[in-house]
Amino acid sequence: MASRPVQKETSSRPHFLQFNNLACETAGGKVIFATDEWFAPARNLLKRDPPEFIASAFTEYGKWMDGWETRRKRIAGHDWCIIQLGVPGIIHGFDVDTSFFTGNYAPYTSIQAACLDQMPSFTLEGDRTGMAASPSQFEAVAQLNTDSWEELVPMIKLNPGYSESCHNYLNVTYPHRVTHIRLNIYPDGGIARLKVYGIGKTDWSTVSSQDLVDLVALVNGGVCVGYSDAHFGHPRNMIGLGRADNMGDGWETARRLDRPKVLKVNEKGILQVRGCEWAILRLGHPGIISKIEVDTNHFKGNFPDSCKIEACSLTPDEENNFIHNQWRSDKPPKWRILLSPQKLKAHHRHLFSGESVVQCGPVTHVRLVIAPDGGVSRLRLWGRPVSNYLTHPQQISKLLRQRSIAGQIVSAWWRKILLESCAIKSGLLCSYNAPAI
Ligand SMILES: NC(=O)NC(NC(N)=O)C(=O)[O-]
Repeated sequence: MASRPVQKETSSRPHFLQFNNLACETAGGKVIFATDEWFAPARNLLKRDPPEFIASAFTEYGKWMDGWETRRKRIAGHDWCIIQLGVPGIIHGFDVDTSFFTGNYAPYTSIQAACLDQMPSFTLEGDRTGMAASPSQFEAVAQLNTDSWEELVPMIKLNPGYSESCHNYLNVTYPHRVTHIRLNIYPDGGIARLKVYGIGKTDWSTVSSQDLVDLVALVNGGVCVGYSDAHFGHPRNMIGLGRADNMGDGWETARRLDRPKVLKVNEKGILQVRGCEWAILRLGHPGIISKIEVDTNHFKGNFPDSCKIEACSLTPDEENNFIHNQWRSDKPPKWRILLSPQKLKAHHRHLFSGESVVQCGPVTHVRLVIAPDGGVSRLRLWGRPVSNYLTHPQQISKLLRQRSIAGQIVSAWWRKILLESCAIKSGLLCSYNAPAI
């Protein structure tokens, strides 16, 4: 097993927390194996809601705990479980949260990862409190050869689940796509939640230039890279799977305190306020957006009055600089309007296509601006992926200079992009390798 350096994050808010939780149950994460689930089942690790403690709750197996808790081992070995990520991708960090596990927390952990071409067919269903893995489950999991998986986090000591220390943040640098995680605890004990922060990775070479794809979807590698406010819900929720389950599964800001004490609307019915809130998202792949959905599902007394969407093209270096300056630098990105201000309705799926969507050409980032505040449950941006070379003029001129060297292939490719008005099948020249932020 190769050991790689891991940094235990000491700052209270490590940078990777802005990424998506690829293992969350709402992203399709599943526990497919656990050695022991006596006190509490491993699937609790993947719950979206924060852990709870109910002093009076007991089951026939012991104290009810909101997490994964194994029994005190009286046999050789240690406990472990395997998690199938809902969205395979690149991992940037973990939060091993031991909330409320104090005299029974797992004192040590290590984390391994694998990218399995063939997804294992087994999984754990139902309430498994009081259960241990059966011999046939051990036999099935042995085929995955988990002992040789890549070690992302070597064995480290965990902090117990008191409120000031329960988050064990672990930074990782591992540039390969991961589909499965093995969480080891030594020798036994409990963990409330495991969050696997990263960015989804799609194989864009399989996406046809004829298909409209949701370029910002979590599953397609979309990620939130900045926002003005996330008081009740993080903007990354807007790119999750399906429609939102409830208000907690959307982006919701606090009420702005700079609103006039008595509100007025203009002749178009738009509220007269100066302030707004915004969220910036990087697309999973540069593309030309032609259809937009803004869903205010569940936001009934707190939907935004209006919204607009802007777009721009940024290189990874430019993005890094803007993030570093919290998107407030003297020279802001050159945002172009993609969707002009639109009045929004409560609890409603707003669809915009045709002339309502302004043709901006290929873009890499969007900014959703809501006025004055409120909640949006989903944002979908359908479009065609295009080469990132098309989004940056300097890269096009570099490409032209390379034409003579690369000969036939580039020349054919260049002709194709000129003739087919930019919408091309991704592949040869279009990997958009945005760096970790
Ligand atoms: N009071 C406890 O939590 N005891 C045990 N755990 C549960 N969940 O009952 C234990 O010591 O592992």
